[in-house]
Amino acid sequence: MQSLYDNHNKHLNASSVSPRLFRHLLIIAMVGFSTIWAIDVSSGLISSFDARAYPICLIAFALMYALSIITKLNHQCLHFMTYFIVAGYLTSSSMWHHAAPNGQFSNAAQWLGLNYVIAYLFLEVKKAAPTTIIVFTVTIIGHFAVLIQQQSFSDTLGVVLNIAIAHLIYIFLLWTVIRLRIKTDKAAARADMLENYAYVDLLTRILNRRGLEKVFSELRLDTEEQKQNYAILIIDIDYFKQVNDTYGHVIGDKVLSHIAAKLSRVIHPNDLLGRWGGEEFLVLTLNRTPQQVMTLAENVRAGVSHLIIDDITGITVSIGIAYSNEAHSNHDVFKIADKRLYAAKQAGRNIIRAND
Ligand SMILES: Nc1nc2c(ncn2[C@@H]2O[C@H](COP(=O)(O)OP(=O)(O)OP(=O)(O)O)[C@@H](O)[C@H]2O)c(=O)[nH]1
Repeated sequence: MQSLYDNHNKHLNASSVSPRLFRHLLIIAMVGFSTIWAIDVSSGLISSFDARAYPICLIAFALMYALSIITKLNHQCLHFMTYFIVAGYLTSSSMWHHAAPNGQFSNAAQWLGLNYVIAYLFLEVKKAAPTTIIVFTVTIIGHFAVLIQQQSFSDTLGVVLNIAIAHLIYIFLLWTVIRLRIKTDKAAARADMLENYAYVDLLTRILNRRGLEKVFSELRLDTEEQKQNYAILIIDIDYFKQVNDTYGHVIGDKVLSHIAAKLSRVIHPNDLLGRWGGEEFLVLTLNRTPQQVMTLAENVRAGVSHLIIDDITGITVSIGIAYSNEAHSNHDVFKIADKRLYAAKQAGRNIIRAND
């Protein structure tokens, strides 16, 4: 159960951009850059910087797209490279347009906020935070270095402070949104974990009765359209009260968990195992012939009888088996298996019963 929770925590740090979404975003970026390029060219206002930068960016995006399809390259690495292209273009474009020989007015700076939004969208939170700080520092120092060559110190400071304040607000707001998302994700992970606890028997670490019933209903064993071929095995430890009375409850618990572990090893990975109650376990096995079911039951019976738990030997189980074709509902199949278990007990225990 712990690993389940850890898994959720790992996801909190991961970027939520799937490879498919990543490729969609790349297409949007390519369409966006091409459109702006076409507009700039047709209006005759394209700067020498953009005339070189647009095709370079487009080729880089196309390369990222191809890499994301053909290589097994870590997607975080692709996200980072793509972010580097976008942030590199936006920051250098804004600085170039602020330089003296390049004209009086530019709206390149208005796009700079995207650097922070994209960082939090593409990168893991742990990487996005330092990345935004680096981008912020480069932006401020870069613009200061460019502006100071043509403006007075106080004018430069005014512009740079303006950019810095706007960008800090961007970063703060995004960080707040991310913190809220982490909080919500953690609450959801916790709720999931608690729900899973509710379906697992903490002593034996297998499904409890509630968990079994949940899986039964999810498998929709009884529905007409997909009537399943299955068998139910009810496995009950013989004279378990004596184990408790002789060795105490703690050892009794140990016997229960060892038997559960043995059952887990004997059954097929596709079989369903759970603790139905007290000293009773249940196995649901799908699409097996009666012969295979009997072999499974015999493996369980023999396997348990060979167990040695804290020097205790001779522990046995009785097993009642019923098949899906013997009744109309899962409930009735269960009742038949229970009746056969009772018969096995009456017949002396350490016995398997699969018919009346
Ligand atoms: N240690 C321990 N004992 C349990 C637990 N749940 C049920 N039991 C014990 O299981 C025993 C079941 O006893 P009975 O129903 O008389 O069955 P039995 O002694 O196994 O006899 P048969 O089933 O007829 O062979 C009782 O002593 C319960 O206290 C548990 O979680 N831990």
